[in-house]
Amino acid sequence: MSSGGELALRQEYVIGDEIGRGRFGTVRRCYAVATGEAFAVKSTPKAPLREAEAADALDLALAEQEPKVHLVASAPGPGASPHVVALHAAFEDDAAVHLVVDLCAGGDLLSLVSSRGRLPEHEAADLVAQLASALASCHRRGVAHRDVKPDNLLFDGGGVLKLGDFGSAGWFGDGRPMTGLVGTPYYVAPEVVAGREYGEKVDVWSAGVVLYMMLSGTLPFYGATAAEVFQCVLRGNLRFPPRAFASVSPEAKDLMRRMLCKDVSRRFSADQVLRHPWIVSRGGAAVMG
Ligand SMILES: Nc1ncnc2c1ncn2[C@@H]1O[C@H](COP(=O)(O)OP(=O)(O)OP(=O)(O)O)[C@@H](O)[C@H]1O
Repeated sequence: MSSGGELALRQEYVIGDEIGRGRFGTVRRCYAVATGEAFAVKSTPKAPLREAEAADALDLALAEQEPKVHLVASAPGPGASPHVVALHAAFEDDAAVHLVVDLCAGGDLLSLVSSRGRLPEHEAADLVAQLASALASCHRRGVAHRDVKPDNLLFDGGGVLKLGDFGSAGWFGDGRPMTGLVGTPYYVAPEVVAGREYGEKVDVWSAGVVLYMMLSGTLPFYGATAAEVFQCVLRGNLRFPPRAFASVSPEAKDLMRRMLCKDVSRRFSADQVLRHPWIVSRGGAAVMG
């Protein structure tokens, strides 16, 4: 990572329009001075994180480790996935962290499902295959994303899905479990809510919620407040109401049951998701020609 923050960033990149804003930072379009190639730069100022209450000490720690985790998750080489947003450069000083990443000009999955209501099975299966490829690659490298949700699933200009935002990611491996309530209520796995130690399969649970949401336009674990959502997640009672699921195939439901399985030892890994018949046949698309 380069030191020198914004100044060093501006020596190598021309900064363009703001694309969006997150909880802590802004995302802007940028162009490499050397090649003219377009990227996105996510800038997170550290001051608000430092000034915040002790509860946000975790946020500062996560923001500071984001570049390293993201670099490992997206590095080229054996087992790399084209479905992880690549980190091209990082600049950091006392004031801020700037991450130069793949530009995803095609919007995010949340906007796609919001505008279409629900997706046909072949499309949902294709998107879950891309997401599982990203997760399998991260998990092989000892990185759990911990905040898989439709807002963090972006599309590049060619419609390829990319997993972005490693701002909540954590290391696991060597028998080292993770702890801490990290993630987003509707998508978070029950073992995280329960306050137990957990592993990388929390991402598969969240991907299962994403799949349920793509096929039905509804959420499997819902409540009016975060506390109610957590209760619902802890019960982990998975239902497929006929109104939303009448036309969804048994194979798709089978995969959701295996991803949204409370028993972590029986829950599928990302690699197992990739081998499930519904994914292999891309929701039956291959069978139907
Ligand atoms: N690589 C990218 N290319 C294009 N747009 C992006 C890229 N990364 C993020 N965005 C957009 O910028 C906005 C902010 O993203 P960002 O990841 O900072 O925050 P967030 O996920 O909304 O919230 P959080 O603060 O919880 O991480 C979102 O609208 C997102 O779609």
